Amino acid sequence: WEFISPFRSMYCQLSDCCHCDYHPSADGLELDLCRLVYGQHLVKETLVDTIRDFTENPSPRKPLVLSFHGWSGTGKSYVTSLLVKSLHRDGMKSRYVHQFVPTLHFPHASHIQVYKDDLKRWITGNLSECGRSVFIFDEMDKMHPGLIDAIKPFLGNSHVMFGTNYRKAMFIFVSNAGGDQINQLVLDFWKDRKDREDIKLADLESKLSAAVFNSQSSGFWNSDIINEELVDRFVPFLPLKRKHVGECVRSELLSRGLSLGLGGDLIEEVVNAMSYFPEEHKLFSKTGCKTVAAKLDFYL
Ligand SMILES: Nc1ncnc2c1ncn2[C@@H]1O[C@H](COP(=O)(O)OP(=O)(O)OP(=O)(O)O)[C@@H](O)[C@H]1O
Repeated sequence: WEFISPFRSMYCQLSDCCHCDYHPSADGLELDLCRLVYGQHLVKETLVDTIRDFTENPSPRKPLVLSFHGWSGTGKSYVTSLLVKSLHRDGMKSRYVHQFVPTLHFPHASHIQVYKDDLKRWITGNLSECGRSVFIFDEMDKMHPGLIDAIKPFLGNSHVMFGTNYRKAMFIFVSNAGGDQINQLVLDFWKDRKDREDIKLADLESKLSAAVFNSQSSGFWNSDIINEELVDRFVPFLPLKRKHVGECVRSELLSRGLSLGLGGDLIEEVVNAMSYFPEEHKLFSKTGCKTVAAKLDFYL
């Protein structure tokens, strides 16, 4: 592609091949995360450098494996879509981005062997079409334990399995697992009057890995993927406070083309209408920013 790059844009107007769809931009991701995502300093710090290093490496040692953790509505799916958009032109709609939802794609525990075979075949097929494929495994806490280990051979640095192609792929696991540990740490920081921005990834990484490995309701329960340290980054999403919810309301108003001049009281009303925990301090939104749009509909 280096040699024919002058012809690339012309060619890509006529084609939607993998090379044309793939246009990584760590700078674009950084900008999006700074502008659009609230209260998640660890996500920004971790993802931008990781994505930059991975996409700029012409020959990665292994595929990039990310695991997103946190309470509901804190931005895991949202950040996934921003990340994917920074890699593939068509974002989540790209034919090189594949999302698996256990309750939809793997509903029956008794069919686990069939699912394992299908999954391996599906991933092999897609990697041979596009080495830069992205595979997203949503709701990992609802996945039958054992199933995910079927994809273990794709996540390591074996050089024999699929030539070089598969080492440029990306795998993203998303779950609520570890949310309690994350929330407890943020609460402890608050009680100690420490800034939540001072929380470091190292404070949480091993807690998250242990939480998913030890929980019987996690798709990673006793998984070799965790045991053999095939996950490159555990990415914690912190619980959102009232001010973050306010920012979500403000951005929702803007996205609907509504004037913020009218919005001061309205923002306050929506923020107050959300539920907060823990009961005695009411610090964090129970649903993050997830229900902001629906609440706003009610007040408009
Ligand atoms: N940290 C955030 N910054 C800005 N907007 C956010 C944030 N978190 C959530 N939102 C908003 O709330 C919506 C719902 O969030 P999202 O679906 O990403 O949550 P989630 O963490 O994936 O939740 P769940 O675990 O329930 O699937 C997003 O589309 C976005 O509009």
